[in-house]
Amino acid sequence: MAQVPVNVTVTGAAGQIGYALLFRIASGQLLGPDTPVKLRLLEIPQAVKAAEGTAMELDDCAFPLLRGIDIFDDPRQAFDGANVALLVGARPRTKGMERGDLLEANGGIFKPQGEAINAGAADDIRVLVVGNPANTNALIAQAHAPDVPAERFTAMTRLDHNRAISQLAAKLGVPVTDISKLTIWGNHSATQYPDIFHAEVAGKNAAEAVNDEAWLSGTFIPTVAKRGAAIIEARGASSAASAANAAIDHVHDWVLGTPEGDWTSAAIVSDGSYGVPEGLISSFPVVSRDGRWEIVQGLEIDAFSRERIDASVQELTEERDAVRKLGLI
Ligand SMILES: NC(=O)c1ccc[n+]([C@@H]2O[C@H](COP(=O)([O-])OP(=O)(O)OC[C@H]3O[C@@H](n4cnc5c(N)ncnc54)[C@H](O)[C@@H]3O)[C@@H](O)[C@H]2O)c1
Ligand SMILES: O=C(O)C[C@H](O)C(=O)O
Repeated sequence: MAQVPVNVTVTGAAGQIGYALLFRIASGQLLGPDTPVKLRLLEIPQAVKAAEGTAMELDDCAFPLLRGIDIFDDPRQAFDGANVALLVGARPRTKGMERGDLLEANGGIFKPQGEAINAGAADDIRVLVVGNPANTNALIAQAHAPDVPAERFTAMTRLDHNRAISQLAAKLGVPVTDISKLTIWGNHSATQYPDIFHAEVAGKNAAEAVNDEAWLSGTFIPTVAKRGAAIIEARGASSAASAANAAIDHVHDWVLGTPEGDWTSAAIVSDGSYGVPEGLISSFPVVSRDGRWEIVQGLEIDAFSRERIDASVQELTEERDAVRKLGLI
């Protein structure tokens, strides 16, 4: 019997990540080669025409799995019946904008989107927030969707995870497929902590294989944490194809499961594990089983890691307090 298409809502559809993402969703890379999809694109009114242009190109690909494209400028309509929501559109920081202004501007986007998800999304809705500041935007949306299980709101640290794998593999001169069990902790920001102490390279401990603390502290951690800024500096625009790729990886693994013997990183609602205050949306080592993220338990955290995890979690706490003060959660 023909499968019912999955409704995938993408916000910021006319933006650069949207352009890199939509064709991959439509080709089956998000949900697998047997799952038809319907795209529901959300844009601001001024960008609807550009989204229509992208939709024309999607049509022109004649993707066998693509069963429809609808374009909206109203979140209530865009999230109606959504099974998967990729929240990409966000208000970027502009010159002279303080962090509080940025949080407030994004609150104006993610609060109504959370409300719209609450009002009309499908019962199995899964939300990935990509738009920055991703963790706190996800927290705002989640706070306005009280009828949706909190665990369905996540933020993207998979790009950081993939960046860290790539850097570590290059240092060790091995293919990326040899690296497993790497973790990004905390916020998708420069305070994030890429942790190789539990990572493995071809089954052996990665930190022991590296055996170079100066490289770890002075090169690896800052390179991964500041990679987004380095790409903006080099490209004159923020990462787009790699961000879209990470969004595909995140949702694919969430829905279809992570491989046995490995884990990945995702920012999910904390249950208090590893001392991260309950309710914060923070990055953890996670596996996905039966369509649910689970935090990998029992990892030993030494003083080096503890200090770095705590610093990033502290930043998330401050962001949460700031949006609370603004009445956004
Ligand atoms: N989490 C990550 O790893 C990661 C990585 C890269 C980029 N990002 C973030 O992703 C976001 C998007 O990046 P981009 O390069 O595609 O930006 P972009 O400016 O090219 O596109 C953003 C799009 O969002 C739209 N938009 C703005 N407000 C909207 C709203 N209320 N509803 C629907 N659409 C809206 C804009 O019209 C625009 O088309 C940025 O916040 C960026 O910082 C996150
Ligand atoms: O958009 C940015 O500020 C950078 C982005 O989050 C990235 O990590 O590439």
